[in-house]
Amino acid sequence: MIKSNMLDGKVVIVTGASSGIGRAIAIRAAEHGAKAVIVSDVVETPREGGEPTASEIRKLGAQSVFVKADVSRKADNDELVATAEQFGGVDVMFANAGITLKTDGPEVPEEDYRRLMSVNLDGPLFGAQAAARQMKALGKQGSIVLMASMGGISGAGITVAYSTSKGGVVVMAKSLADALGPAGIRVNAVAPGTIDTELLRTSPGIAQASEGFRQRTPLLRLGKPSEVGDAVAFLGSDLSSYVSGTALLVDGGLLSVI
Ligand SMILES: NC(=O)C1=CN([C@@H]2O[C@H](COP(=O)(O)OP(=O)(O)OC[C@H]3O[C@@H](n4cnc5c(N)ncnc54)[C@H](OP(=O)(O)O)[C@@H]3O)[C@@H](O)[C@H]2O)C=CC1
Ligand SMILES: C[C@H](O)[C@@H]1OC(=O)[C@H](O)[C@@H]1O
Repeated sequence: MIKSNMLDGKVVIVTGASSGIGRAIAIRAAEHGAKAVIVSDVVETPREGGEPTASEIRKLGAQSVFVKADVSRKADNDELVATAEQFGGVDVMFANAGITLKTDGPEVPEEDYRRLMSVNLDGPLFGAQAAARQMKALGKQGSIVLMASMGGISGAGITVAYSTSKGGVVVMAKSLADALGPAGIRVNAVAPGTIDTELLRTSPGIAQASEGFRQRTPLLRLGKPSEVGDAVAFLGSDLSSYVSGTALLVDGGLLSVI
């Protein structure tokens, strides 16, 4: 079902898009009129079951292909963005992929910490770099949206490594907005609160804390992946043409009250 024409004619790339929020961002992009959505992930099979994301998108009438890419590898991001050339080049890059750690906290082990940083912090940088290079080469005044988290703004003792990575993403968006603005390229972060996905349900500490977060959320409920998808569709669209360098909270009001 088409929801709007916010992304009409746009070529969109989404990382971590086989499952969870990334899957919702990709499907919502098609529902908001995207011409093509490139679905990227380390595996194509959706965790929550159902058809692969690209297949669901093609049913909506948009073009879509799956590209296997591990965002922690710069070369994978470069190859992923190169895929967009067949559709005319990337207009909107959603660097969504991210992980949590079962070992997170003040004593997070070095190896786990470095693995998380390679996905959550290196990944968005490599994706943004590749997308910006192509946008500049094609003269596209595109939009890049980096996945942060409310934890990257408030901090959280249960997620020392995770929140640190997401705080880095928030400042990365501000810095890239400054660097890429003269080329007409906008860069923003999105900072979801507690969104009902496999990651929230299975990350120790976070899962236990989520009910407490929910009770303190003004809207008294967890967010839906599709609600993040709609919010970032706005950041990807021309409706946000003067929005850059910000971190858009999608948290039901939670961070405003804790
Ligand atoms: N859920 C929440 O409450 C919130 C989530 N976020 C952020 O939103 C993003 C998506 O989270 P969510 O949908 O909940 O998480 P999920 O774990 O449900 O989905 C993440 C997706 O990214 C994929 N992925 C993992 N590692 C890589 C990698 N190295 N390269 C490419 N893809 C990878 C996963 O694949 P696989 O399944 O194989 O691991 C999965 O398909 C993350 O960045 C997360 O930090 C931010 C705030 C709130
Ligand atoms: C504590 C975190 O911020 C919380 O856990 C997650 O997975 C989400 O990022 C929430 O924001």
